[in-house]
Formats: sequence, C-alpha cells, structure tokens
Amino acid sequence: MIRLQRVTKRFDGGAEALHNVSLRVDEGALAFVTGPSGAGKSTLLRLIARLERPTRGRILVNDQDLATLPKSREPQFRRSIGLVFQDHRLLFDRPVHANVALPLEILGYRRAEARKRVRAALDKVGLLHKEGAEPQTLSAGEQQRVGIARAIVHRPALLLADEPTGNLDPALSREIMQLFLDFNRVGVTALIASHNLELISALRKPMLHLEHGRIEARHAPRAASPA
Ligand SMILES: Nc1ncnc2c1ncn2[C@@H]1O[C@H](COP(=O)(O)OP(=O)(O)OP(=O)(O)O)[C@@H](O)[C@H]1O
Repeated sequence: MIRLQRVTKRFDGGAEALHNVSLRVDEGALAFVTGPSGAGKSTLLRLIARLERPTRGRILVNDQDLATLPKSREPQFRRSIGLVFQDHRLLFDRPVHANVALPLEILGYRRAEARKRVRAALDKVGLLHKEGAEPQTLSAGEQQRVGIARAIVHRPALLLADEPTGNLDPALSREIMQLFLDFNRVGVTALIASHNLELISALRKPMLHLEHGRIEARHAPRAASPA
C-alpha cells in the first residue's frame, strides 16, 4: 500500500527532514511512526499524501509512483486518502455536518449522497446527535472525532494521522486510537504519527521510530518493514 525507497527530503535552505528512509506498510495494516519533535514524522506523512515532494527517492502508494502520477489520476489519489491532524482544523463558522461534508464538496459529490455519507461518518465516530452543533460547543475529544469523521467521510482506503491524540487526556486518547483500530479492522490501512509511546506500545502494532530524519528502530516488522 505504502512504499518508500531511500527517500530524502531537504527543505529549501534547511537541513534534511528525512534521510534515506525506506519503509513498507502493507494493505490492511495499521502502523505507527514515533519519534521526538522534529524527527520528521509530519514530513513523512505529508510526502505520502503528496503535500510535499521528496528531494530524492521513490514513494509508491497503491503501486502508483507519486513522481509520475498523471494529472488525470490526482482526484482518484486524493479520494484514496484521509488526513487527520492534531489540531483538527475545523471551521468554527460552520456546523459539524458542514465541516464533515467539506471533502465531499471538494470532490463534487451530489448533495443527497453527501448528506447520507456525512451522517454515516458521524455515526461511526458516535456523534450523529451533534450534527447540527457548532464546533466550539464540543469538547476537545468530540472536535477531534469530527476531524476523524471528515477524514473518513469519502471512505478512503488509507488514513494518515498526525498526532491525532496530541491535545487529549489519556482516556480520550485511548478512545481516539480505538476508532483507528475499528477502521483498520474493516480494511482501512492506517499510518499514525504519535509520540504517545505508552498508549501505542500497548496496542501491539508495527512501529517505526524516527530520529533526526532516520529510521532508528522498527518493531513487529511484518506489516511495516524495510522495503
Ligand atoms: N516547510 C518546512 N520548511 C523548512 N523546514 C521544515 C519544514 N517542515 C518541516 N521542517 C523541518 O523538518 C524537520 C522535521 O519536521 P517535522 O515537522 O516533520 O517533524 P515532526 O517529527 O513531525 O515534529 P513534531 O512532532 O514537532 O510535529 C524539522 O527540523 C523541521 O523544522
């Protein structure tokens, strides 16, 4: 599903955010990326989502080399990915359902189909009863769940999450991770960046540890392993 071959990312005028990183995440797997602040976790996810381009190396997502992805296949590529951010980036001037509907609007879904999918996504994260609420009236955990509903509303095959529990207390963090495990159980591949080692170690999933842009350790190497 995801394959990186000797990927290096150097930002203009900056140091290398990633150096010679190779990894593989198989279809249907759920893997974690850990590492201290500045290790390159966000950069790794952004490269896979094609929000950044590598300086060197190859990135394949679903057997498609991202360097040669034709323009005609870009919408299909975007549809295949769901992104979850630490700060969830909800629009506070729109109710919950309109926030969740955003990716569908961008992808050009018809209104009736969009409404159905928004309700299904909110139901999956346990927030259907909040569809008309203003985001600022929700708790931090609920806001993050809205962000997750928005990430999965178009039913992506791949979920990329960047510190999705960063601002949450331990109980809420476990709840959010459980959602990812649930999605993974029904076939969604997931790569999650997290520095919450205590939480993710207990989940017994493959882990890649990044330090200074390099993979320093790999655990449970069957589903996330050297390419
Ligand atoms: N757009 C950018 N321009 C220049 N340097 C960048 C850019 N984005 C990231 N970097 C640098 O790349 C390195 C890796 O950053 P990255 O955000 O990927 O780390 P991270 O592991 O996600 O950190 P955190 O846990 O704090 O989010 C850092 O040194 C950072 O300053």
